[in-house]
Amino acid sequence: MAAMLKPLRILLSTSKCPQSRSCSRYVSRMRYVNQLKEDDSLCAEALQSSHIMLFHRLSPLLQPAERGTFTPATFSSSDVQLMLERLGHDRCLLTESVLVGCSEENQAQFCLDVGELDQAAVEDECEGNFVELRKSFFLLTAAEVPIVAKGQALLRWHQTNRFCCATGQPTHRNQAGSQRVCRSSGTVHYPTMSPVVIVLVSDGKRCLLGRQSSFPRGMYSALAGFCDMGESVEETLCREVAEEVGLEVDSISYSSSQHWPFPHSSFMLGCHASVSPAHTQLDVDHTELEDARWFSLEEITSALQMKSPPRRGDPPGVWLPPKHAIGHRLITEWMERQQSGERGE
Ligand SMILES: NC(=O)C1=CN([C@@H]2O[C@H](COP(=O)(O)OP(=O)(O)OC[C@H]3O[C@@H](n4cnc5c(N)ncnc54)[C@H](OP(=O)(O)O)[C@@H]3O)[C@@H](O)[C@H]2O)C=CC1
Ligand SMILES: [Mg+2]
Repeated sequence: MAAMLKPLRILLSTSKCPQSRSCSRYVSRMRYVNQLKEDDSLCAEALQSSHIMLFHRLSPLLQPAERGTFTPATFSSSDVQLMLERLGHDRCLLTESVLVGCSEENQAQFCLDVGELDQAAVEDECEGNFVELRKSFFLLTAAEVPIVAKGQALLRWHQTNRFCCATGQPTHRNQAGSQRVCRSSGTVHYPTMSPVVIVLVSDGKRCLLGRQSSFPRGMYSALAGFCDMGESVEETLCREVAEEVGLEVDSISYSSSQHWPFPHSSFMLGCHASVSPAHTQLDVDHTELEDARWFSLEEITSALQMKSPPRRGDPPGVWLPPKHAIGHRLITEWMERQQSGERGE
C-alpha cells in the first residue's frame, strides 16, 4: 500500500490589515515575504522547510475536514519530495513551487502544480481530491479561498508566460515566482490582473441585477465590466451601466475590492451606485446580458437564504453569487442598509 502523506493542519494566513492585528508581527511577515521575492538563495532555503499546497492542472487538492467541510491540503516540503520520489518523479519539480505567503509563525507558504504526475496516484498518496477551482469556492472557508485563488492564478500565469511577448525568447522565473525575466532583452515581466468594476445599482428601494447567458441557471449578479485603457473607476462604472442597461448613475460609493481568478485574474473594484427613482426604465443590451431586472428587498432577502442552486425541475428561483464573491458582498451590504434604514424609519 502506498505510504500516505500526513497533511499539516496550519492556519492559512493572507495579508491582514496592519491595524487589525499586532502591528510588529504583521510588518515582520510582510518584510520577510518581500525578502523572499528579492533573494533567490534565501527563497530556495525557505522552500526546503516550507508548507506546500498542491494543485493538479490548476485544481487545488482538498481534504475532508470536520463536519463535512473541506480544507486545502498542505504538506511539508520534505513530504512532497518523498512523494515525488515514490511516484518516480524528479525532486526538481519542487523548485517550480510559487510563493504565496507566510504563516503567522513566519513559515513560507508555496503552491506547486503536479500536473505532470498521475492525478489518481497523487490523490491516493495524499488522501485528498483535486477539485476544480470554482467548485472548491463552495467548499472552503472565507479565510482559505483567497490564498488558493492566489496560488492558482500565479501558477496559471507562469504556465502561460513562458515566452517574452516582445522578443519571443524564453523567460526565466525567480525562485519565489513573483516575476519572469527575458534574458535577451532584460525585460522583467510581472503577474498581471485586469481591473474590473463591479457595481450594485439601487433606486433607493430596489437593486439592479443582471445575468449573462454563461451564468449557472437562475443566477443573477451585480453589473460588471473591464476598465478600458485610460479610464478611472468612476468612468468605467458609468460607461458599463450605460452600455449594459441604458441608465445614468447619480452617485457612486466605493465598497471593497477582491482578486478574482476567473477566467484570468481580474482585480474587482466593488462599488454601490444610485439612480433617480424617476429614471429606472431599463434598456438592456442583450448582446452583453441575457436579462437584467430590479429586485425588491424581499426578493433579495429570500434569495440570500437559498442554500443550494435551483436544480432542474425546481420552480424558477433566483440564485446569487457564492458567498466569497464580491458580488455577494455588495448585495448583502445593500440588504443590510435597506433593513437598517427601514428599522430607522
Ligand atoms: N466576483 C464576482 O462577484 C463577479 C466577478 N465577475 C467577473 O468580472 C469580469 C468582467 O465581467 P463581464 O461582465 O464579463 O465584463 P464586460 O461587461 O466588460 O464584458 C466582457 C467582455 O469585455 C471584453 N473585454 C474587454 N477587456 C477585457 C479583458 N481585459 N479581459 C477579458 N475580456 C475583456 C471581452 O469582449 P470580447 O470577447 O468581445 O473581446 C469580454 O467578453 C468577469 O471576468 C467575471 O468573471 C463578474 C460578476 C461577479
Ligand atoms: Mg458586463
